[in-house]
Amino acid sequence: MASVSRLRLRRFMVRYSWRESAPMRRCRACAAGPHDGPPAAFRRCVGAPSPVARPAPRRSSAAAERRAAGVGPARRGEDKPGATACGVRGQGGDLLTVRAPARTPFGRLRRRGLRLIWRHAPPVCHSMRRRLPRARRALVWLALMALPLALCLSLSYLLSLQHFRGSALELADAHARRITEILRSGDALLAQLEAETAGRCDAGTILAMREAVFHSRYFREAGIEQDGNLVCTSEGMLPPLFDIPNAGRTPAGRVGAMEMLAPTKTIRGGRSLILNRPLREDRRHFINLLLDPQVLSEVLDPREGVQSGTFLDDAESGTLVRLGGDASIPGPEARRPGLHRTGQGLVAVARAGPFPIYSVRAVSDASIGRHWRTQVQPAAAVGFLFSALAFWLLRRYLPRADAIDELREGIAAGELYVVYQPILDGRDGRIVGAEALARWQHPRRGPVMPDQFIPLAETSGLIVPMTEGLLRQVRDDLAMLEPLPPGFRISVNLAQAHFADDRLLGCLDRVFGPGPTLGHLGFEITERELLSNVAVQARTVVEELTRRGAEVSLDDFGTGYSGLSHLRHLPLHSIKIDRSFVWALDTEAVTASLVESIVVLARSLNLGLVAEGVETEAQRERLNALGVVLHQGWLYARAEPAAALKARLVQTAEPAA
Ligand SMILES: Nc1nc2c(ncn2[C@@H]2O[C@H](COP(=O)(O)O[C@H]3[C@@H](O)[C@H](n4cnc5c(=O)[nH]c(N)nc54)O[C@@H]3COP(=O)(O)O)[C@@H](O)[C@H]2O)c(=O)[nH]1
Repeated sequence: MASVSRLRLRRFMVRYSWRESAPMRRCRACAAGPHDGPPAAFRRCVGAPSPVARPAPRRSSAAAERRAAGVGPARRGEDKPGATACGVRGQGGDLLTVRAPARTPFGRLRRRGLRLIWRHAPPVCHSMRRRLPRARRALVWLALMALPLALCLSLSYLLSLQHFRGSALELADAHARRITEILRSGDALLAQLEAETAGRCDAGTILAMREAVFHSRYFREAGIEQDGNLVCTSEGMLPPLFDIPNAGRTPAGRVGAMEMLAPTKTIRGGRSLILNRPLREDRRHFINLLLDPQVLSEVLDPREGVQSGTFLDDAESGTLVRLGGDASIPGPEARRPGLHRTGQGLVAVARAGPFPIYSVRAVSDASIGRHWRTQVQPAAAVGFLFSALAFWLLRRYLPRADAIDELREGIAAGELYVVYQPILDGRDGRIVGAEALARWQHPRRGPVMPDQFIPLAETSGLIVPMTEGLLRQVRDDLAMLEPLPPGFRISVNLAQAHFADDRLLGCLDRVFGPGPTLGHLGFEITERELLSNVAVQARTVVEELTRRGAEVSLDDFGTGYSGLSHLRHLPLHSIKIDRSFVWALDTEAVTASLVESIVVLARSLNLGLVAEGVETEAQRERLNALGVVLHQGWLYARAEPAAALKARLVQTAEPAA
C-alpha cells in the first residue's frame, strides 16, 4: 500500500513541477527563487515552512557523512535519512526528503510508512522534459547506423537499374539502326531492279532479280505483280496467279517510293514482309522483295536478362505486329522512342529511322532483382563497413545524448561528490588548503574519473548545476572540517561557462549567501577557459569573488598561450605551476629554468605560487630551493574524502598543540 501511494505521490510531484513553468524558466538563469526549496504550493500542501521565512538548516548531511566515511554519495532515488519533521533538508539540493507533520494529509499517509520525495534539480529538470525517451533515442541510433547500409544497398540497386537502363537503350538503338540499313538496302535494290527491268517480266528481268536476291543476305525472293497477278519471281515465270494474298492491301507504311506490307503468307509458304515499289503511276504494277521477318530479329544482340522484340506499326490494322523476338507486345509506350518505366519493369524503344518498325528491349523487375542480388553481398559488406565507421564517428564526435542525460540524472540524484587533495607547505608539511575534485559514483559503472565527465559537463552546460552541487558539498564539508587552520582554503575548479554571465554569483548567493562569505574558498581557472570572448566578464566575476573574500588562481600555468595576458588583466592571487614543469624539474634543464622564470614573474606581479603534481622528494627539494613552497601532489597525498582530510588536519595540528 505504502509503495503504491509513494508511486502516486511521485507522479503528483512530477505533474506539479511541470505546471510550475515560470519558476522553471527562472531557474534556467540560475536566479534565486523557487529552487531554494519546494514550490510554495507544495510546501503548503505538506505543511513545510518556507525556506525564505526560515532558512533551511545546513545540510546535516547524511550524504556528507557517507562521503566523509568514504562510502560515496547517496544512491540515485535513495531517501536520505535524518530529515526533520516539517523541515526541508538542504536548500535547492538535488534530492530532498520531506517528512510531513501528522496533521496534514501527507502526514496521515506518512503514518502508514509513507515518505515524500521531491526531486529537486532546477536547472536540469526542464531540459529533461525535452529529452527523447531512451527507446526513441535507441531507434534514432539504430536508424543512423542502418543508414549507410541502406544507402549502399539502394546504391547497388540503382547501379543494377542503371546497368539495364544503359544497355537496353543502347541495344534498342543499335538494333533499330541495323533494321534501317536492311530496309534501305531493300529500297535501293528495288530502285536498281526497276531501272534494269522496267517492269517487264522476261528472262533478262528474272535473271536480274535472281542475281539481286542471290547476292543479298536478307531478301529471299523478288517478284513482279501486274494487275493483282504475280507474273514472275526471281525463281522464274509463273502461270497467272490471281488473288495473291497481298493484292490490293493497304501498306503498313510508305517511305519514299517504297511501300511495306505487313507479314503475309506467300505462295511458297511461310510469312514474309513485302517491300513493294510501284512501277507506274496507276499503282497496278509493282516490283517487290520478300523479307523473312525473322531476319530482322536475327540481328538482335541478345543480352542476359533483357528481352527483345521487333514490332511493325501496321497502319492497315492500326496495331503493332510482332516481327520477331521474345518480348511481349508493349503498351502505348512502344510507339514512343526512349526509356519507359512500366508496371513490369523497364522498356527501351527505338524506331528504325523513317520505317514504322520499332526495336524494343524490355527488362523485367525480376531480372533487375536477380542482377541486384549478385551485387548485394559486396554492397552489404561495404555498407557494414560504413555503418561501423558511422558508429565510430557518431560516438566520437557527436554530443553524446545518452551520456549527457546520464550525467544530468547523476547530478540530479546526487551521485557526484567531492574529494580533496591537500595543498601543503613543502618545508614543514603544514596543510594550507585543498583542491576540491569532482568524482561520480555511477550506479552501474562505479566511480567515474573527472576526465570522463568534466568535458561532457562543459560542452553540455551541465558544469554550472554540477558546480553548484559541489559547492554545496564543499560548504557542508567546510563546516565539518572546523576548526580550520588559519588561511585554510578549499579551491574549486571553474569552467568557461561560469564566466559567460553572472550565474556563478547567483549560485554563490544561494549556497553561501550574499556578502563576504567566501573567506575559506579559492577558485581555479585554467588558462584555456579564459578565452577572449569572456575576458571582460571574467574580470567582473573575479573582482566580485575577491570582494567576497575568495582567492582566484590561474591553474595549469604555462600550458596555455594566453597566461601572461590574463596575469595582466585579471586581479588574480596566485598561479599554479602545471605539473609538466614540475615533473621536468629533475630532468630537463631548460624546463627547470622556465620554472625559475615563472617564479621571477610571480614575484614581480606579487602573486602566490603553488606547484602541482609534486611526486618525488627531489622535486620537493628543488621547488623549495626555488622558493616555491606551496605544493600539491601524490608525494604528500592523493585526493581523499573529507573525513580523511579532517583526520589529516587533526594529525598535523597535534604537534603544534
Ligand atoms: N571544472 C571542473 N574541473 C574539475 C573538477 N574536478 C576535477 N576537475 C578537473 O578534471 C581534471 C582531472 O582531475 P583529477 O582526475 O581529479 O586529477 C587531479 C589530481 O588527482 C591530479 N594530480 C594531483 N597531483 C598529482 C600528481 O602528483 N601526479 C599526477 N599524475 N596527478 C596528480 O591532477 C588533477 C588536478 O589537476 P588541476 O585541476 O590542474 O589542479 C583536472 O583538470 C581537474 O581540474 C570540477 O569540479 N570542476
